[in-house]
Amino acid sequence: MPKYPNPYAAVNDADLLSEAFARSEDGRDPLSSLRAEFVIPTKGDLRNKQYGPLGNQAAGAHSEDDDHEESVYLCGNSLGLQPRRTREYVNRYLDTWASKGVFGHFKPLEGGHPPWLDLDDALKEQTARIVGALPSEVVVMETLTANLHLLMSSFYKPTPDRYKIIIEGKAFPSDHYAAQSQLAHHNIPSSALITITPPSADSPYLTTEHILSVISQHNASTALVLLPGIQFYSGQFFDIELITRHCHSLGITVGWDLAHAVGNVPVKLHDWNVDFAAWCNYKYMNGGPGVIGGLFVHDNHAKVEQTQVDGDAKHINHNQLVYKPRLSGWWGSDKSRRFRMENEFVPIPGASGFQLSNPSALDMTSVLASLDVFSLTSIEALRARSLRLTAYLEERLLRYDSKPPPYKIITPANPAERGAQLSVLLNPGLLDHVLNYIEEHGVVVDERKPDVLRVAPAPLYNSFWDVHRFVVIFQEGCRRAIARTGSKSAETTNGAS
Ligand SMILES: Cc1ncc(COP(=O)(O)O)c(C=O)c1O
Ligand SMILES: Nc1ccccc1C(=O)C[C@H](N)C(=O)O
Repeated sequence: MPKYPNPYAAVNDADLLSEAFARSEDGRDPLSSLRAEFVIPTKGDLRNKQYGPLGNQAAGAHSEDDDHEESVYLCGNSLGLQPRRTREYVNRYLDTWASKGVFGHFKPLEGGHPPWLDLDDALKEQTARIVGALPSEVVVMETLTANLHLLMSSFYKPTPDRYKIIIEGKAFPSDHYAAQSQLAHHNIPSSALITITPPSADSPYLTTEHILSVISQHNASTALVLLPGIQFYSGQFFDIELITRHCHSLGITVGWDLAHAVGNVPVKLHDWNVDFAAWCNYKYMNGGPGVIGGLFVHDNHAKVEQTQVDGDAKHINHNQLVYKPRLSGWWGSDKSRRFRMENEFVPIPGASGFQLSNPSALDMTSVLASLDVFSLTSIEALRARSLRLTAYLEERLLRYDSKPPPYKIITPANPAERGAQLSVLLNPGLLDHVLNYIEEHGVVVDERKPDVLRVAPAPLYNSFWDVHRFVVIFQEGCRRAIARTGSKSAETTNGAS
């Protein structure tokens, strides 16, 4: 009996491997209709000779029908696809700018969209639902790495006793650089950056026990733990609640990078008492490349301010508020006084007070479009679909026509420890051949050299049919790659999964 039974394990090969099976799974899931909310590039779009990313293919190499077929886009963990309504919303924004100019900041817009000045408030409720927060605890602002720095400027307060930052050894480089440069910014030696590395060199998996033990080991000297909700390379979903609780029990502040978690898995940042978190809106959130990101600050950190305000409302000097110190800008200051030019910073209570600049209304509009798609369902319903889609992908990958397969899945087998993404480690020497083949056949996934493909069926727009087509093309790519490289080792090295 496998430790984590896959719901598709009992289905026989004849059914499971058929296109009809995938189509029927799509047919019985009401959320399948959300795919129509997105623009799915066709294979022909991707092969376009002049501009297509796969434009090196010989002319006429594929039939017209094949060119017109939707591509197999399983790369929402890097860049989510475009919601159809984004173009409509952005066009409306352009029209407003063209016809109203500066009045667009203040006047309600056609289609019920708020004036640009209020777009930040308009995005709070939907964002809060997605990350399990109160609206006051979230704000859409800046970009991920910039937000991590802004948050660390408030939450990383090294003292002679507590000064270390703990991250994971394979942290996304930007997070590593951010933590490293925070140390340098405070004149603290780089040896104070503690990295949690997997106990075994063969696997990127970090057990929760191991994470907790490294934190405990450094507890007296650690000021901050900064971890990803979902690890970008392995796809591992960490136990945010337990790790946060552990850090707090040791007096350590903890922040989470939710780049790969937001819009992918349900999180409960408020209930789990997370101190702070930041994310981008361009992966599973589908806001567009490099679009404005978001952050969370727990309301616990605003309580001090409330007490002071309530305590002596008449004699408040807002500059003196015992409030999280932060690097400030005018957009974080009280809206009603923003245009008085008084040079008195009065932080908006909660996360909004961390804003710096006038945010791009174009970006906010794009995020609004994507949030409106999320509002057609719930993150819990999406998760239920995602669990099925990823389980189906896993079961299909495990069924290869010879045993063992020339690849293994390095993402945890436990569904509770992963989101949509499965990372597939190919036997040495196969990756380039396989990638060439699958790209030629209209598959978009992400490669991490030297040997990993990351495959992410996004529950909002990917279908069982996508997964079916991916596996058929991928496994054929593997067979051809093995035939071409003729490498015996390629057939056996990684096959022990
Ligand atoms: C985990 C993680 N952190 C940080 C980044 C960098 O984000 P940005 O370039 O938006 O700052 C990314 C993605 O690019 C990421 O996946
Ligand atoms: N922003 C990008 C721009 C170009 C190429 C990739 C990205 C990514 O976001 C990579 C992502 N963080 C990842 O884990 O794949």
